[in-house]
Amino acid sequence: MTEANTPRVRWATPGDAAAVADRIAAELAKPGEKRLAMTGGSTPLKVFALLKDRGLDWRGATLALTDDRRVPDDHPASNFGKLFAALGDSGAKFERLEEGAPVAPFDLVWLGMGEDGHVASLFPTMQALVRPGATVIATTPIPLPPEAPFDRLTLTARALKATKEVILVVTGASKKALIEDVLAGNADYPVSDFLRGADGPPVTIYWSE
Ligand SMILES: O=C1O[C@H](COP(=O)(O)O)[C@@H](O)[C@H](O)[C@H]1O
Repeated sequence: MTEANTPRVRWATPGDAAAVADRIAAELAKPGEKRLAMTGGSTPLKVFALLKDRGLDWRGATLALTDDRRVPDDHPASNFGKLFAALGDSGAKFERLEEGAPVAPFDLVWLGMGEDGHVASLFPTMQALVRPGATVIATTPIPLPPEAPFDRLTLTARALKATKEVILVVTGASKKALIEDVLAGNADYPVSDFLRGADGPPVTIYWSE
């Protein structure tokens, strides 16, 4: 596996769903209130199921989403719907995405990544829309991804980087290759913003097949 090119980026070993659940459980075990940004998409579903089964104490946690599709909560593409279905009765507090709302710093930001290198709903064609402030913005991916052709709400890169740590959770050979290309400086995608350079929160990459 290619080594990360900055000391603040590392690959977790193992990087499977159980390891991600362990990382979230460790965060919940810390004393006091904590704010977690949770990824959407399909990759987190296995982790959500593991977390639900573990019977953890979520009462000190506020859960926000990194981004969502602008669909009703009961729509199959709703990131909030999936998160709430898994953890709605866990005792966690939920913070809804609201366009223009300021975003307070996080203790942990859990990012996924699309096959096109997008993170949250910051897509390759939308670099100009990555606003400098830590807020929630409305976006429309161009072109619309066929698997999820929806308008979006997303935290800005600034909001996502205002955290003690980022975990980037991906599956599959092509996403791993894309990340390795970014780390080697051979490619540029929205995820690059989180992986390159010495500045920014520490990033742990969880990869599994
Ligand atoms: O649209 C989205 O896609 C990415 C990646 O999703 P996945 O299905 O490939 O896991 C996700 O990180 C983002 O939150 C979501 O809204």
